[in-house]
Amino acid sequence: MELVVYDDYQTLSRQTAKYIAELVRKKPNTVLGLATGSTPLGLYQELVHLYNEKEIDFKDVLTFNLDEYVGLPKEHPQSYYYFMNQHLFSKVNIAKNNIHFPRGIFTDPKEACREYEKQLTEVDHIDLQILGIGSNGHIGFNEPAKRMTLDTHITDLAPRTIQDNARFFNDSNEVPRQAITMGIGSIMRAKTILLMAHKESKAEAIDAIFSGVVDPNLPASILQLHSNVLVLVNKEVANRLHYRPPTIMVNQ
Ligand SMILES: N[C@@H]1[C@@H](O)[C@H](O)[C@@H](COP(=O)(O)O)O[C@@H]1O
Repeated sequence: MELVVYDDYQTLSRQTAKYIAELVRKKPNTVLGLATGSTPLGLYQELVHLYNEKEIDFKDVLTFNLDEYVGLPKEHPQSYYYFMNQHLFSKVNIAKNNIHFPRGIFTDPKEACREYEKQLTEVDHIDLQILGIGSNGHIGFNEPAKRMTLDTHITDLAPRTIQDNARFFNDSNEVPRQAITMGIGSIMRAKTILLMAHKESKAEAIDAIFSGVVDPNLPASILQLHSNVLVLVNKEVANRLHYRPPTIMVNQ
């Protein structure tokens, strides 16, 4: 596991987009695991830019998103599907059938989880998983808990997550209390994982990834057991880390 330190957020986003474009050039039917939140916004902008420059073709790319709020339909402006459509899917030539998303609206929660899990197992593995990180160490919506859950599941959002995500809603009472999320198993089966963070508030959670301790109370700490993880940060985050893992510095 390595830490990659970029001069700034824009460089981080741009280089990551170039990395993805290169991957898709080599394997047009790349399976991408995608994240939402403010962290990957720059990456999606850069991918759209590369698409407009004909540097990446999404025609055969498959995508699996990490998570969705329970109770929000695709058309809801705060749903993760809406976010992805707004920032990436509607702006590139990705085929609708190649987009995979856990359902936020369902009558049978078990069935909704089974359905997504089945879609995930139909592809061999995710080639490249993009991750952000919650300030409490969550990945996707795998929240701190007594034990980690491997499969797609419904989760109660942690109070800190509700508080962190309240900024996207008019009021914290509007933040859904539950989400459906890809489990730790699918994330860990990804061939390569890129975890991105550019806010100083994430430094504590990032430290947990390099601590040598795997703790279900800090779900991202499981990434230490994966053989191909790059943690991509800007200088501000890097300067706040206590652990000094193998580090690559990338200048503009
Ligand atoms: N479920 C998502 C995560 O996948 C994301 O990584 C995290 C960080 O969000 P942000 O990038 O806005 O800090 O927020 C949400 O809770």
